[in-house]
Amino acid sequence: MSQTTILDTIVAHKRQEIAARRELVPIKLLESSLYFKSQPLSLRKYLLREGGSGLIAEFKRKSPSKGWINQYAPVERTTLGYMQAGAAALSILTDTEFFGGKNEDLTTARRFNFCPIIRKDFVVDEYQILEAKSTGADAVLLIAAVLSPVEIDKLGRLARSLGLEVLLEVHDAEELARSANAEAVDLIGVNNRNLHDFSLSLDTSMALAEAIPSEFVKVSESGISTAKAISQLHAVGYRGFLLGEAFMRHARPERACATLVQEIAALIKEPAVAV
Ligand SMILES: O=P(O)(O)OC[C@@H](O)[C@@H](O)c1c[nH]c2ccccc12
Repeated sequence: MSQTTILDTIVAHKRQEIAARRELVPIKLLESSLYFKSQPLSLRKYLLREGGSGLIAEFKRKSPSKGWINQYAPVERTTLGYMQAGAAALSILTDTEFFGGKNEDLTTARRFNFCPIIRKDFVVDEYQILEAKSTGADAVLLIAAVLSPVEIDKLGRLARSLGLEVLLEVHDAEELARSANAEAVDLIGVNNRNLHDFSLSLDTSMALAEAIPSEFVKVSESGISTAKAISQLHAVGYRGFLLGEAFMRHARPERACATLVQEIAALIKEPAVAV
């Protein structure tokens, strides 16, 4: 099981990046950001909202598995369009080297949107949690495959102390069993992408659904593109659906999002609640 994955390469690069960034932007400066004092929105609540789509729409320009997906879509129009289309939340890739993102993408999305925003990066250091807060994020991703339970506990608690929610990503039952820590984690995301060969299978989410303790909101990540898949995942308990490529591969990603939201509404009919 000690085969090297793309994650190892990314994390090695990330550690160097953080060392350099720390020199340029000291923690004191991060803490002086206006966003440091603002009250984050709850990703959990937005995903569980009655009648909501549960869609987490991702802004992702490229990826190690696909190369460039969309080099030209602007952050403003795309993220605002995602929200107007009925997405429940946004995920913004901030890694530059492997995903073509940047922190400014998140800050831009923040300025244009009132919704929970996940800072999607490879968090291995407390500095990155402070950075997420300083750029206006509401939630951070932690990846069980690259963090020990002790690290998850430490990073998750720090995030929570700043009001951020924590989405913990797992790939299998073993990662889930060792990492599901309710003191440090709010939501559990099952990644359908196999990190060894990049293959995608929704069976990963289907197989793990029952093993996820009920206090966590369940999120299914990657390889989702149809309303049918979402309704199947919904039926086994998932309430968040993270989609990137299915939207970003279109010249107008927000339009693809709007189409899917309509298809989901037609398929998943929850009892209407008077408001
Ligand atoms: O583009 P997709 O297959 O819809 O996947 C989105 C998202 O799940 C994927 O980008 C992702 C899941 N976990 C990550 C961790 C880091 C970077 C990216 C990811």
